Amino acid sequence: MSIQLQMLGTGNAFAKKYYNNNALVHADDYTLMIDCGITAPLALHELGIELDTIDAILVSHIHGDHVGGLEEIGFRGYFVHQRKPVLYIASTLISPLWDHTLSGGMTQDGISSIDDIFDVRPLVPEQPVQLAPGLKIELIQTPHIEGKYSYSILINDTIFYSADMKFQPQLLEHLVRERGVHTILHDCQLYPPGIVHTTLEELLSLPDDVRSKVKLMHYNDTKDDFVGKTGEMEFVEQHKTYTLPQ
Ligand SMILES: O=c1ccn([C@@H]2O[C@H](COP(=O)(O)O)[C@@H](O)[C@H]2O)c(=O)[nH]1
Ligand SMILES: [Zn+2]
Ligand SMILES: [Zn+2]
Repeated sequence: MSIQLQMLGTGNAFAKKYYNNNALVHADDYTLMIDCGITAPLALHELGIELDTIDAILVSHIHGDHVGGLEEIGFRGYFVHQRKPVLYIASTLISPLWDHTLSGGMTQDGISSIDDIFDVRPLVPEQPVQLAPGLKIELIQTPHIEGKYSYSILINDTIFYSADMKFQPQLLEHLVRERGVHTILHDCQLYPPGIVHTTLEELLSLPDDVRSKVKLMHYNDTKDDFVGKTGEMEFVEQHKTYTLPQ
């Protein structure tokens, strides 16, 4: 069986040519949305994807390009579909998401907690969860912003989908060599310094057996200037669907 990956967007937080780096993962007839940034509702609309075809949303961390679309999705569930969207989220992120991001816009009569809007399914890092017969996910905590939680995602033990993260070569080597990961979808800041992200230069420094597994996402608007300068690492293109082996 295979996994279909469709990027709703591949841009970084400032990109204007590209939607936010959010994705749909299809496993048989189950669809998981990874991250729901500010541009996610528009990207879904332009692709003709109805909200009720998405079975669950999973968020990696609390930045606008990853959670900024949840208010609209939540209100549409509440007022239009009368259905709470299923939200998979690390337990450490639940309070920050509601208290620091969503509650300001969403608190009103009948809505006083995240559970009034979403069907929240807390996740614990390194504890895999089978979301559907063909889809297992595992959160891996990865460093992004000092003092804030952020989680990359291991899909079916073989596909690593990075959250925004600082360069972690030892983790990537471990995933490929010890855990059998065959595809790494990695955020990529094209210009140094990375500071809170991984740069292209850093990814190019990976050993061959790891670098050959990497595909690049979460890039800025000058991506086309870098085509041909990324070794064998290809840019993932938004809206295209990629078929990945299990
Ligand atoms: O030039 C910059 C611009 C932004 N940042 C940091 O990036 C994040 C926001 O972007 P995400 O893609 O959502 O992570 C924020 O923490 C900014 O401080 C930067 O480091 N350099
Ligand atoms: Zn981001
Ligand atoms: Zn971020």
